[in-house]
Amino acid sequence: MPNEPNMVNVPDNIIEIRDAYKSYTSGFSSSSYMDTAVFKGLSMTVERGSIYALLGPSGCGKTTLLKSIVGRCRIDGGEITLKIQDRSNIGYMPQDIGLVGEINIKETLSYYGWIYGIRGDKLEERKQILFSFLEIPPEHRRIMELSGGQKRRVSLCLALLHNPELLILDEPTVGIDPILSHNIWQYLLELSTVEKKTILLTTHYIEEARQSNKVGMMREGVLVLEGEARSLMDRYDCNTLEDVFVKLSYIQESERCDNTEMEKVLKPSVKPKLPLCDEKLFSFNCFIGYFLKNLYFIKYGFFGWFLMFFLPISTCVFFQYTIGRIPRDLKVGVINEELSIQHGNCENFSNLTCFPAFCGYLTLLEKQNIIPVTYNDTETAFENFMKNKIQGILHISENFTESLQERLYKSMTTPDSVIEQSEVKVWIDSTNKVIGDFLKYTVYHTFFDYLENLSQTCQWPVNHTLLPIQFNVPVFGKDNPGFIEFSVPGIVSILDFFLPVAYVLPILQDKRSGIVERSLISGLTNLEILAAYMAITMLLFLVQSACNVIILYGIYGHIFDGSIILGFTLMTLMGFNGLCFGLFVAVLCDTEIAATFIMSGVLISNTLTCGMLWAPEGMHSFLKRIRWLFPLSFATESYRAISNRAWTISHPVVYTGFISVIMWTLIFCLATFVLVKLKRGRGH
Ligand SMILES: Nc1ncnc2c1ncn2[C@@H]1O[C@H](COP(=O)(O)OP(=O)(O)OP(=O)(O)O)[C@@H](O)[C@H]1O
Repeated sequence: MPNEPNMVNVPDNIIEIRDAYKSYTSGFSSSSYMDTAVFKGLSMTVERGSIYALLGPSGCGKTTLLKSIVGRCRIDGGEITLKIQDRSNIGYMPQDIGLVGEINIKETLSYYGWIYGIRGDKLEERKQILFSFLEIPPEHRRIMELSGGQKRRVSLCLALLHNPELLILDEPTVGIDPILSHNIWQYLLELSTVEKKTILLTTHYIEEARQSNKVGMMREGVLVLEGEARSLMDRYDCNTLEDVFVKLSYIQESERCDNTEMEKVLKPSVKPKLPLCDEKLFSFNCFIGYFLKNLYFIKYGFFGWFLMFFLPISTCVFFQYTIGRIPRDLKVGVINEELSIQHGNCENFSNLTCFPAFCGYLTLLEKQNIIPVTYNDTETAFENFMKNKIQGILHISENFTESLQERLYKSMTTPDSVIEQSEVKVWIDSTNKVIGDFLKYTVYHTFFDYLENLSQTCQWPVNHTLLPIQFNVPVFGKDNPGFIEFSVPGIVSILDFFLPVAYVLPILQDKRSGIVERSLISGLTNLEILAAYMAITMLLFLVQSACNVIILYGIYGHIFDGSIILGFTLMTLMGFNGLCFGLFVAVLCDTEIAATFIMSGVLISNTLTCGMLWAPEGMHSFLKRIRWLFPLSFATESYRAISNRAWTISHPVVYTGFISVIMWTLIFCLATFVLVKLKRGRGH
C-alpha cells in the first residue's frame, strides 16, 4: 500500500511556526526591515507531550517568540499554528512576573482561580500540591514583600494552577536555588511523561536544557539548530550544549558574511492572523476575578483610600473657604481734614451724627470688614499705600459736612466748588482686581446706606440724590448671592468628571507591570478588564459623589432647588463620561507621565471653560463657538440650571447638557474601542 500514510510516524505538533518574520519597527517593505527584524524566517515545531527548551543570547527574541505564540505579539509574516482549543489550556509564566505587588499570595491565587474557574476545594487541592513542591511562602504574605525567587515561584505556581495542556514558561528557573530548580525540572518531566503535557520554556542555563526532549537554539532571528540535546552534542562533537552553542555561533557568523545580500531580498508578504482567536466575549467569572483584584488593591493601598475620601472632601472644603469669600481686614487710610483741623477725631462723636457727617460712615465701613487707619496728611498716607500697608485711601475735605448739606438742599444750583468739597476722594489699587472692585463696591454702596441713615436722623433731603433704580426680589436665586453660588455647579462637574479619571494611574500601573498582559494571556478579554475597571471606578465615584453632596449641600447649605433625580442623573453621567475618558487615556498612553500630562491639560482647559471661574457669556466669540469641544461646558450650565433655577429636562439648557455628556461618552467609548483594536497583538 504505497499511497497510505504511515500514521505511526506522523508527529503530533502542538506548535508549528513556519517562516515567521517580526520587527517592532512599523512597516516592513524596505530593505532596512532585515536590520531591525527580531525573526527573519524563523521555523520551529513543538511536539505534544514534550519539553522544548529554547536557548539563545539575551535579546535574540525568545520572549517575543513566546508572546507571538500566545497571541500578544502579531508576527509580520509567516504562520504560527497552535493546536489548542482555547486559552484555558495554556499556562503562561512571563519573564517579568506580572503580579500585583500590593495584594497577598492567597488573593493572587483567588484572582487566577476566578479566571480559570477553579474555586473552593478544587483550588485548595491544587494549592496544596503546588505550594509544597514549589516551597511557596505563607499565603498571607504580600507579593511585594517576597524575594525575587519567591515571586518567580508564585508566578510559576499560577501558570500550573489550572493544570493546562500547554505550558509556556519564560525563564522559570531564574533566581531559584539549584535544589528547587532540580525539583521543578522533575515536576515538568513528570508532567510531560505521565500527564502528556507540553512544555515550551526559555532558559539561559544551557546545561539544564539537556533534560528536555528538544532544544532549539535561536540566534539572529532564526533557529540555528533544533534537536535532541544528546544527538546535537554528538553531531557537533562537543561535551556540553554550551560548546555546541558557541561552535554554532562561529559557523553562523562566517556564513552570515556570505549571505548579507540574500538577507536583503527576504521580505514577508502577507500579514498573518493571530494563532488564538478569542471566541469568548464576556465571562462573568473573569469579570468578578478582575473586579476583586482591584478591590484587594484598594483595600491595601493608601492611594485608594486617599482617592476615595480625602480628595473630594479636601477639595470641597478648600473650595468653600477660598472661592468668592469677602476679603477681610482690608486697611484703608483716611485723611479727614474736617476733623483734624477743627475737632480732633471721630472717637469724640457718636456713630451717626449730623456733624461731622463722615464719622458714621466709617463705622458702617468697619462693619463691612474695612479697617480705617487715620492719617493726618496725604503724603504719609500715600507713602504707606506704596508700602502696601493700606489698600486704599479716602480723603475728606475740610468743610465736607457743610458742603454735603448744601449740595443736598440746593441740589441743581450747587456751585462746582461746593460739589467738589462734598465728595469723598478715593484711591485704590486696581492691580488686584478682586480687592479693587470690592473696595469700589463697598465704598460706594455703603455711602448710599449711610445717606439713607442721615436722611432719617438729621432730616436731610437725601432721597432725591439716590439713583432712580429699584431692584426687585430676584426671579431665580436669593438676594445678593455670593460668587460661590455661581461656582458650585462648576466644582461639582469638575469633581464628577475628574475623580474617575484619576483611576487611570492604577490601570497604567497594571499595564506597565505586565498584569494586564498576563491576565489577557490567561484568558481575560479586553472587555472584561474594561468592565471590571468601570465597575470599581463607578463604585468609588458614588462614594466620592456622596461626600461632595453631603459637604456642599448638606453641611454648607448651597442652593439646590431643582429635581434631585435629574441632578443625580446628570452627575452620574458626568462621572461615567470621566471614566470613559480615563479608559481612553489608559489605552492611549503607555506611561503614567504621558497620561498625567494629558489629564492635566484636559483638567485645566475644562476648568477655564466650564463656567466655574467666569460667566461663559464673557468668552471670546471663537471659544464660544467651539465650547462643545470641552466635555464639561454644557453639562455645567445644565447642572446650574437644575440646581439654581429648578429647570426641568424640557428646558433647552438642561437637555443640551445631557446630550453633550452622552455624546462625549460615546466618543470616548468609540475611541477606546478603536485603540484597543489597533493595539491588539502589537506586544505593547
Ligand atoms: N515592545 C518592544 N518594542 C520594541 N522593541 C522590543 C520590544 N520588546 C522587545 N523588543 C526588542 O526585541 C528584541 C528581542 O527581545 P526579547 O525580549 O524577545 O529578547 P529575549 O531573547 O527574550 O531576551 P532576554 O533573554 O534578555 O530576555 C530586543 O532587541 C528588544 O530590544
